[in-house]
Amino acid sequence: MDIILENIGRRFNRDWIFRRLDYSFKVGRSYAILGPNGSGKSTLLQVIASSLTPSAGSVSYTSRHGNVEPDQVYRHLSLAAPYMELVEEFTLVEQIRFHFSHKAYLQGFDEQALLELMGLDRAKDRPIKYFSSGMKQRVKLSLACCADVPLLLLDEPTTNLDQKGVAWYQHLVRETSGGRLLLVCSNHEREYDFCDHTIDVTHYKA
Ligand SMILES: Nc1ncnc2c1ncn2[C@@H]1O[C@H](COP(=O)(O)OP(=O)(O)OP(=O)(O)O)[C@@H](O)[C@H]1O
Repeated sequence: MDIILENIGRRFNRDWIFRRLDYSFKVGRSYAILGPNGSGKSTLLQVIASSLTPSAGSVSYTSRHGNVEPDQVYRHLSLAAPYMELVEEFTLVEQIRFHFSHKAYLQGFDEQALLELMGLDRAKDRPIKYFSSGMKQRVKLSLACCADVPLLLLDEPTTNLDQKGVAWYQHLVRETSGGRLLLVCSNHEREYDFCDHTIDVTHYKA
């Protein structure tokens, strides 16, 4: 998917979080959205995901099949973020089946492959609410990365992951992100050092 931001801004009440932002995102490339805590990375990601409307400017989306209306963009993306909750009452298998009743698997993946990828095969019948925060993060990232969508959005992807988990994340992204548009919001180089481009939100404050 290609995305064009034209002179966009977003404010909450009277405070502009970012403004006068022009940018073109191209399919097959990866972009890191950078900035310190509270600078507006997640807000920008949500505007790009069309789950927040811009207060100024416009966002346009083009897939292989033509233009995509903002209210349909959710069909074309997957997101892993700290503010995206799993269904705590579901077992892992129920969570996977629920997710992939809305989205197709990326080629080469199915339920069993996903369980193995997560390293959680033995926990498949356990409710998510009993998972550790690192286990939940692996689930979120696997669900997002293994869905066959042209737009992949990752916000603070190594939250709650230990060193082994960070290496696992880097491998996962390398294996799954080819051929689509990938955006990563981050403060940690280990999360985005493979990205082709960086955008610093603090450059769009004035
Ligand atoms: N719904 C909202 N209403 C009012 N202010 C908000 C809302 N959402 C975010 N903000 C404010 O917008 C600013 C940017 O927040 P945002 O979460 O986008 O930053 P961030 O760069 O992703 O931060 P972090 O690195 O801590 O996740 C913050 O000052 C935050 O308080």
